[in-house]
Amino acid sequence: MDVSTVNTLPYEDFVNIFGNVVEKCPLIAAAVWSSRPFLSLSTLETAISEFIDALPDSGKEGILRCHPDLAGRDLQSGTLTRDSLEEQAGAGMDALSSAEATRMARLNEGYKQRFGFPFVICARMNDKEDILRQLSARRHNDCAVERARGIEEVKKICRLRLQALLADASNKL
Ligand SMILES: NC(=O)N[C@H]1NC(=O)NC1=O
Repeated sequence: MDVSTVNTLPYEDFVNIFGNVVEKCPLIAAAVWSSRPFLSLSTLETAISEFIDALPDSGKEGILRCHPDLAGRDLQSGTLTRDSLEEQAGAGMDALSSAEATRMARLNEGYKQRFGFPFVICARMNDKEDILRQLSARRHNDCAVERARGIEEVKKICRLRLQALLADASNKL
Protein backbone atom coordinates (compact mmCIF):
# COMPACT_ATOMS: atom_id res chain seq x y z
CA MET A 1 0.00 0.00 0.00
CA ASP A 2 1.48 3.36 -0.94
CA VAL A 3 1.03 6.65 0.84
CA SER A 4 -1.43 8.04 -1.71
CA THR A 5 -3.72 5.10 -0.93
CA VAL A 6 -3.30 5.78 2.78
CA ASN A 7 -4.39 9.38 2.20
CA THR A 8 -7.67 8.26 0.64
CA LEU A 9 -8.69 6.02 3.55
CA PRO A 10 -11.77 6.97 5.53
CA TYR A 11 -10.96 7.09 9.22
CA GLU A 12 -12.67 3.77 9.94
CA ASP A 13 -10.31 1.94 7.55
CA PHE A 14 -7.32 3.99 8.66
CA VAL A 15 -7.90 3.07 12.31
CA ASN A 16 -8.50 -0.59 11.40
CA ILE A 17 -5.19 -0.74 9.55
CA PHE A 18 -2.99 1.50 11.73
CA GLY A 19 -4.77 1.15 15.09
CA ASN A 20 -2.09 -1.08 16.60
CA VAL A 21 1.10 0.58 15.30
CA VAL A 22 1.29 1.79 18.87
CA GLU A 23 0.29 -1.26 20.89
CA LYS A 24 -3.39 -1.18 21.93
CA CYS A 25 -3.57 2.60 21.32
CA PRO A 26 -5.97 3.02 18.37
CA LEU A 27 -6.74 6.51 19.66
CA ILE A 28 -3.36 7.63 18.28
CA ALA A 29 -4.19 6.48 14.73
CA ALA A 30 -7.64 8.05 15.06
CA ALA A 31 -6.07 11.35 16.13
CA VAL A 32 -3.36 11.59 13.44
CA TRP A 33 -5.85 10.81 10.65
CA SER A 34 -6.65 14.55 10.84
CA SER A 35 -3.09 15.35 9.72
CA ARG A 36 -3.62 13.93 6.21
CA PRO A 37 -2.42 14.18 3.54
CA PHE A 38 0.84 12.50 4.49
CA LEU A 39 3.68 13.11 2.03
CA SER A 40 5.38 9.85 2.91
CA LEU A 41 5.58 7.09 5.45
CA SER A 42 7.97 9.21 7.45
CA THR A 43 5.44 12.09 7.61
CA LEU A 44 2.91 9.69 9.10
CA GLU A 45 5.53 8.44 11.53
CA THR A 46 6.39 12.03 12.48
CA ALA A 47 2.70 12.85 13.12
CA ILE A 48 2.48 9.86 15.49
CA SER A 49 5.72 10.81 17.19
CA GLU A 50 4.64 14.44 17.68
CA PHE A 51 1.27 13.34 19.08
CA ILE A 52 3.05 11.14 21.63
CA ASP A 53 5.57 13.86 22.52
CA ALA A 54 2.74 16.34 23.20
CA LEU A 55 1.14 14.06 25.80
CA PRO A 56 1.61 14.77 29.48
CA ASP A 57 3.78 12.31 31.42
CA SER A 58 0.65 10.45 32.55
CA GLY A 59 -0.30 9.87 28.89
CA LYS A 60 3.18 8.62 28.02
CA GLU A 61 3.07 6.26 30.98
CA GLY A 62 -0.40 5.17 29.83
CA ILE A 63 1.06 4.18 26.46
CA LEU A 64 3.77 2.15 28.17
CA ARG A 65 1.11 0.43 30.32
CA CYS A 66 -0.68 -0.75 27.18
CA HIS A 67 2.36 -2.91 26.37
CA PRO A 68 2.39 -6.52 27.47
CA ASP A 69 5.33 -7.79 29.51
CA LEU A 70 8.04 -9.56 27.56
CA ALA A 71 7.60 -13.30 28.13
CA GLY A 72 4.75 -12.43 30.47
CA ARG A 73 1.23 -13.58 31.23
CA ASP A 74 -0.20 -12.68 27.80
CA LEU A 75 2.45 -14.71 25.99
CA GLN A 76 1.77 -17.71 28.22
CA SER A 77 -2.01 -17.47 27.89
CA GLY A 78 -2.01 -16.78 24.13
CA THR A 79 -3.60 -13.34 24.49
CA LEU A 80 -0.87 -11.20 22.87
CA THR A 81 -1.78 -9.13 19.82
CA ARG A 82 -0.51 -10.70 16.59
CA ASP A 83 2.13 -7.96 16.22
CA SER A 84 3.39 -8.47 19.72
CA LEU A 85 3.46 -12.26 19.41
CA GLU A 86 5.58 -12.08 16.24
CA GLU A 87 7.98 -9.61 17.86
CA GLN A 88 8.34 -11.56 21.10
CA ALA A 89 8.71 -14.90 19.33
CA GLY A 90 11.34 -13.38 17.00
CA ALA A 91 13.40 -12.41 20.04
CA GLY A 92 13.06 -15.91 21.49
CA MET A 93 10.73 -14.88 24.32
CA ASP A 94 8.58 -17.97 23.71
CA ALA A 95 11.55 -20.30 24.07
CA LEU A 96 13.24 -19.24 27.31
CA SER A 97 14.79 -21.87 29.55
CA SER A 98 13.06 -22.13 32.89
CA ALA A 99 15.97 -20.27 34.55
CA GLU A 100 15.70 -17.46 31.97
CA ALA A 101 11.91 -17.30 32.35
CA THR A 102 12.23 -17.04 36.13
CA ARG A 103 14.85 -14.30 35.84
CA MET A 104 12.77 -12.37 33.28
CA ALA A 105 9.63 -12.60 35.46
CA ARG A 106 11.51 -11.43 38.55
CA LEU A 107 13.15 -8.50 36.73
CA ASN A 108 9.87 -7.48 35.03
CA GLU A 109 8.07 -7.49 38.39
CA GLY A 110 10.80 -5.44 40.08
CA TYR A 111 10.77 -2.94 37.21
CA LYS A 112 6.98 -2.51 37.37
CA GLN A 113 7.05 -2.09 41.13
CA ARG A 114 9.70 0.61 40.87
CA PHE A 115 8.22 2.60 37.97
CA GLY A 116 4.51 1.73 37.78
CA PHE A 117 4.79 0.82 34.09
CA PRO A 118 6.34 -2.13 32.25
CA PHE A 119 9.82 -2.42 30.78
CA VAL A 120 9.43 -1.73 27.05
CA ILE A 121 12.03 -2.51 24.40
CA CYS A 122 11.81 -3.06 20.64
CA ALA A 123 12.02 -6.84 20.55
CA ARG A 124 12.73 -6.91 16.80
CA MET A 125 15.97 -5.01 17.37
CA ASN A 126 17.21 -7.12 20.29
CA ASP A 127 17.82 -10.75 21.07
CA LYS A 128 17.13 -12.55 24.32
CA GLU A 129 20.54 -11.72 25.81
CA ASP A 130 20.25 -8.00 24.93
CA ILE A 131 16.77 -7.86 26.45
CA LEU A 132 17.84 -9.45 29.73
CA ARG A 133 20.95 -7.27 29.88
CA GLN A 134 19.03 -4.05 29.24
CA LEU A 135 16.25 -4.95 31.65
CA SER A 136 18.81 -5.58 34.32
CA ALA A 137 20.64 -2.29 33.62
CA ARG A 138 17.69 0.02 32.99
CA ARG A 139 15.88 -0.85 36.24
CA HIS A 140 18.41 1.34 38.09
CA ASN A 141 17.51 4.50 36.11
CA ASP A 142 15.34 7.37 37.31
CA CYS A 143 11.64 7.24 36.47
CA ALA A 144 11.87 10.19 34.04
CA VAL A 145 14.76 8.55 32.19
CA GLU A 146 12.87 5.27 31.89
CA ARG A 147 9.66 6.99 30.77
CA ALA A 148 11.59 8.69 27.97
CA ARG A 149 13.56 5.55 27.14
CA GLY A 150 10.41 3.41 27.00
CA ILE A 151 8.75 5.95 24.68
CA GLU A 152 11.80 5.87 22.37
CA GLU A 153 11.35 2.10 22.16
CA VAL A 154 7.61 2.50 21.45
CA LYS A 155 8.57 4.71 18.49
CA LYS A 156 11.00 2.09 17.17
CA ILE A 157 8.30 -0.60 17.44
CA CYS A 158 5.88 1.76 15.69
CA ARG A 159 8.31 2.44 12.81
CA LEU A 160 8.80 -1.26 12.13
CA ARG A 161 5.06 -1.97 12.31
CA LEU A 162 4.35 0.89 9.89
CA GLN A 163 6.99 -0.38 7.45
CA ALA A 164 5.53 -3.87 7.57
CA LEU A 165 1.99 -2.58 6.96
CA LEU A 166 2.98 -0.45 4.00
CA ALA A 167 5.10 -3.24 2.50
CA ASP A 168 2.22 -5.72 2.80
CA ALA A 169 0.61 -5.95 -0.64
CA SER A 170 -2.51 -7.52 0.89
CA ASN A 171 -3.25 -4.13 2.42
CA LYS A 172 -3.91 -2.71 -1.05
CA LEU A 173 -7.46 -1.49 -0.94
N1 LIG B 1 7.16 -4.88 26.99
C1 LIG B 1 7.57 -4.83 25.71
O1 LIG B 1 8.62 -4.31 25.36
N2 LIG B 1 6.73 -5.40 24.82
C2 LIG B 1 7.01 -5.48 23.48
N3 LIG B 1 8.12 -5.04 22.78
C3 LIG B 1 7.94 -5.39 21.50
O2 LIG B 1 8.74 -5.17 20.58
N4 LIG B 1 6.74 -6.04 21.35
C4 LIG B 1 6.15 -6.14 22.57
O3 LIG B 1 5.13 -6.70 22.88
